Amino acid sequence: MSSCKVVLAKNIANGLLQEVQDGLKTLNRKPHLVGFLANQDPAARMYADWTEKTCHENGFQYTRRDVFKEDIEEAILAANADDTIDGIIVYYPIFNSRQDQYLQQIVDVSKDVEGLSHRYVFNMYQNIRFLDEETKTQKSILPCTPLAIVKILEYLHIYNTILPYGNRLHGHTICVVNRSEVVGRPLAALLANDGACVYSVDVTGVQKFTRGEGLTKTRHEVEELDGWTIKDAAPLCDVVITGVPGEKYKFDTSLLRGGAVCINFSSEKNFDPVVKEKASIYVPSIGKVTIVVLLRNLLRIVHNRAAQKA
Ligand SMILES: NC(=O)C1=CN([C@@H]2O[C@H](COP(=O)(O)OP(=O)(O)OC[C@H]3O[C@@H](n4cnc5c(N)ncnc54)[C@H](O)[C@@H]3O)[C@@H](O)[C@H]2O)C=CC1
Ligand SMILES: Nc1nc(=O)c2c([nH]1)NC[C@@H]1CN(c3ccc(C(=O)N[C@@H](CCC(=O)O)C(=O)O)cc3)C=[N+]21
Repeated sequence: MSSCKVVLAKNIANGLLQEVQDGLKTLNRKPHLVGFLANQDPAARMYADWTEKTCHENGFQYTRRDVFKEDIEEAILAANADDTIDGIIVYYPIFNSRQDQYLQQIVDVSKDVEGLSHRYVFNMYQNIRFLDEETKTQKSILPCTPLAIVKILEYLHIYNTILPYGNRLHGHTICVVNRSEVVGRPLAALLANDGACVYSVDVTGVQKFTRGEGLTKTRHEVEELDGWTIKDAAPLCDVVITGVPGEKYKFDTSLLRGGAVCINFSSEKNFDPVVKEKASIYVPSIGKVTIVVLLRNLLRIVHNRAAQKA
């Protein structure tokens, strides 16, 4: 018998959904999200379908627009100019090249629910939390999947609320297996900005993200750990977060510290079921939380845009 507690995303999502529904009540209309699908990726289609379902169940308007690659740029510009649209999500990858980064930058910042615009990305890496740093009424937008993982760590009480906001991961050592620009690297930065010591692992090696001994720095810094592999990093960690694409990869359970918390955000199961014999808590997937965070971001940009107009 293992004593591991398996925590399902659905249960975490429900609490956040309550918060989103309360926020929605303060508006007297349905926010409108538009999703652009311009690829044949089954994961993107599935994500779009779930988003549509969650929107419709919770009083949001969702429209999926299927477009050809060659029309995506004009389609985004038209949505930017359309006052009936509050939020825009573009499913990636489309071109699988720098053209995708170009497309991320043409979505109007005031409609960018995924927080991929340069201003939001800059704020995240620089640990700037508000668009209006003096009055602090407009929160900056954080990318959905990294933020979903933060919300999961809050739910699991890994964030220690005895500590001041911004330092609540102090004392935790977290391994993130994935350093993509959309999830792994922003996640490592966010967790380190909140006080954790983060080992970021990918195929090219291991990097350490921290705010220094005693959290003396106001934002994280990064150190390349030459010669390190996951074998050096994982055993040091009380939380392990995986996001490796492809069904072949399995995290080596023998590297896990007894009682560690395991969270997987990949579409594939990166942990072997035997992980339950060693972990204290296991979250096998997070997609449902990501979608609720997307709706939370949508409410936030609606709020921010109204504040900027006033
Ligand atoms: N649950 C959610 O909300 C979301 C899930 N995903 C899923 O997460 C997964 C990753 O997505 P992306 O970051 O966009 O993929 P990506 O392909 O851009 O990045 C993959 C990362 O994993 C690393 N990696 C690959 N093999 C590795 C190995 N054996 N050991 C260590 N690192 C390795 C790569 O170096 C890279 O840093 C996919 O399965 C995707 O569907 C993506 C976005 C949201
Ligand atoms: N601009 C953009 N943002 C994205 O966030 C984005 C994207 N493009 N393109 C496609 C990928 C894929 N993606 C997933 C979301 C949830 C699960 C996921 O884990 N879903 C299930 C598990 C699988 C299942 O139930 O079959 C769950 O957590 O319950 C996977 C993959 C987001 N993506």
